[in-house]
Amino acid sequence: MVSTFASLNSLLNKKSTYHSLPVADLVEHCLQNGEATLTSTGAVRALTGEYTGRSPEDKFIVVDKLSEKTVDWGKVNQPITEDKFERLYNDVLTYLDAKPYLYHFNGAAGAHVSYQSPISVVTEKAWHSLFSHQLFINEVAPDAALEPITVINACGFKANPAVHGTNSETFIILSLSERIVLIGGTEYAGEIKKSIFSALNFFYPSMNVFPMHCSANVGAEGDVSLFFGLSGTGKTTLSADPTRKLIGDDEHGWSASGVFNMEGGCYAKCIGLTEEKEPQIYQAIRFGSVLENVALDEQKVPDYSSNFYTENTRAAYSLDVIPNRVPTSYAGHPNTIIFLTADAFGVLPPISRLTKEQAMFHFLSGYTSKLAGTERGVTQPRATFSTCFGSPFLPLPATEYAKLLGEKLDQHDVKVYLINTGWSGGAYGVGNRISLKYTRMMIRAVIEGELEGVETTVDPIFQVSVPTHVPGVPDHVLQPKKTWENGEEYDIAAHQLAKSFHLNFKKFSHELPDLARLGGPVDEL
Ligand SMILES: Nc1ncnc2c1ncn2[C@@H]1O[C@H](COP(=O)(O)OP(=O)(O)O)[C@@H](O)[C@H]1O
Ligand SMILES: C=C(OP(=O)(O)O)C(=O)O
Ligand SMILES: [Mn+2]
Repeated sequence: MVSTFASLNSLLNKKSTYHSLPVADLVEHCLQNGEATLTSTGAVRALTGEYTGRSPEDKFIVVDKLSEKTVDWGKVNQPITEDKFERLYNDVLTYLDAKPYLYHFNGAAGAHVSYQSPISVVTEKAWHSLFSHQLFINEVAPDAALEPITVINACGFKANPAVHGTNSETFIILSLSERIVLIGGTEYAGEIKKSIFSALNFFYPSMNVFPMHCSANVGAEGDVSLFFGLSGTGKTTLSADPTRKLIGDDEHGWSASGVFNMEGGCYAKCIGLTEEKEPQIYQAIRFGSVLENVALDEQKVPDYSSNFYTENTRAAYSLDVIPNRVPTSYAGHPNTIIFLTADAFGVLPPISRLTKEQAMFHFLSGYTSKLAGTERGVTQPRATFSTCFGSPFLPLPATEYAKLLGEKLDQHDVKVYLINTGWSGGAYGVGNRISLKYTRMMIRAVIEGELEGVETTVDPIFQVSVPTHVPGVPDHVLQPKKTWENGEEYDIAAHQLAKSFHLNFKKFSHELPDLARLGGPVDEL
C-alpha cells in the first residue's frame, strides 16, 4: 500500500523541482539541458533514442482489489503484482531523488468538469514536461469530479526484470488503485498520453461515459463527427478540417450530455507532412510545439520526408494554436461516426455505410493495420484486429465498450460509415494508399449529407452498402475490385479477409451469437 512507498511529496517539495513552468521556461530548459534542438520553425526537436514508438510488451497493470476481477487480463493488459510495483516505485523514486532537477506538470484530463481528473506528470526531462503541457489541459477545474492521476516518467531508469518483474528494462505500469503510472526505459512521449487514456478508459464506463479512441470536430450547425481509428489511420489528419471546428484529435468521452475531449492538445504524425496537404498541422508547428524524432537539415529546417530516425515522427502542439477549435473542447451528441481502417490487403471499399449491426460488428472487430513505427518492431503495415479501434488502450473487456456504443446508437440518430484510408488497387506493396484528397472528398460528402439518396450497391463479400457516386471522386475508385488488375486475385484476397473476420469474431460469438451473421461479411467458414 502507498504508506510504505517512498514519499513522492518530499521529492516534489525539494528546491530542485520545477513546478508548472511556463512554455518559454520549459523551452529554455530543454535547450540548456541539451535535451532538444531549436528548429527553424520555433518548435524544439527531441530525439528519443532506441524507443521511437510505444512498447506494448512492456505495459502492465497492477493486480489488486480494484483491477483483479474487472480488467481483461491478457497480452494487452499484463498483470504485475503489488509487491513488484511497490519495489519498482521505490527504486524509481530513489533514482529521481539523485537527479539535479525534476519537472512537475500540473494539469488535467477530461475537458468537462463532471469528467475531469487532475493530472500530475513528474519527469526528469524538461521536454516531457513541455509535451505534457501541450497535450493535457492546463487549467484544472476546482471541482474536478475524479481523483488525481500521477505519471512518473523516469525515462533514464532501467528496470531489472529479475527484481522488478518487468519484461525488459522498459516499463509502463498502471496502478488503477493508486492512480499512478510509472514509466521508465523509454523516452517516447506517446506513452505519457496513452497511459492516461488507458486509465480513463478504465474509469469512465462506470460513470456511464463511453471512452473512445477517436478524433472529433463540429460543423457550423453544431453537427458533431467522430473519427475512430487505430494509430496512423487518419484521425488527426482528417479531423483537421478548415471548414469545421476541432474538438480534439485522439481521445474523447461521450456522456449523457455529448462529446468532450480528454486532452488539450494534438499529437500528429508528421512523416511526409507538407503545408499543401495538411496546412493546419504544418502551421501548428511553431514556438512551444515539440517535434519528436524528426530529421533536421543543416539550417535546422525539419525534413518531414525523412524516416532517418523512424517512420513514427511526431509533432505535439496545444489546441490553442488551432484557429478553428472549439474553445470549451466539448459539444453535443454526434450525428456522424466514421470508422477509419487502413486495409493493407486493399480489398475493403474506400467508403461504405454500415447498419447498426454492421457498426457493432466492425467496432468489435476493429480490423485495420498497425502502421510502421507506432509500435516497436512493426516496420511495415501489418493487418490486425484491434478491438474498438484501440485495443492497446482498453483495460476492460471490449464488450463493455461495445455495449456503450450500442446504447448511444439506440439513443441518437447517428449514421455510421467505414472508410478505408489504406490500400487500393492491390495489397500493400502492390497497390497504393488511397489518396488523401479522395478520402477528404468522401468525408465531406458524408458530413454534408450528399450521400443520402445516392444509389448504393451491396458489396458481395463484406455486405456493406457502397455508394456508386461521391462528388469529386472517380466512380471506379469506389469499387475496390475495379481497382485491381486481376479480379480473381481480388476475390481470393477479399474472401480470405472475410474468413479472418469470422475467425477473429469467434471470441465474441458466445456473448453475441447473431452479430457476425447480421453484421459481418459472408461466412464461408
Ligand atoms: N487517405 C488517407 N487518409 C488519411 N491519412 C492518410 C491518407 N493517405 C495518407 N495518409 C497519411 O497517413 C497519416 C495518418 O496519420 P494520423 O492522422 O496522425 O493518424 P492517427 O491520428 O489516426 O494516428 C498521415 O501521415 C497522413 O498524411
Ligand atoms: C500516439 C499513438 O497513436 P495515435 O496516433 O493514435 O495518437 C500511439 O499509438 O502511440
Ligand atoms: Mn493522431
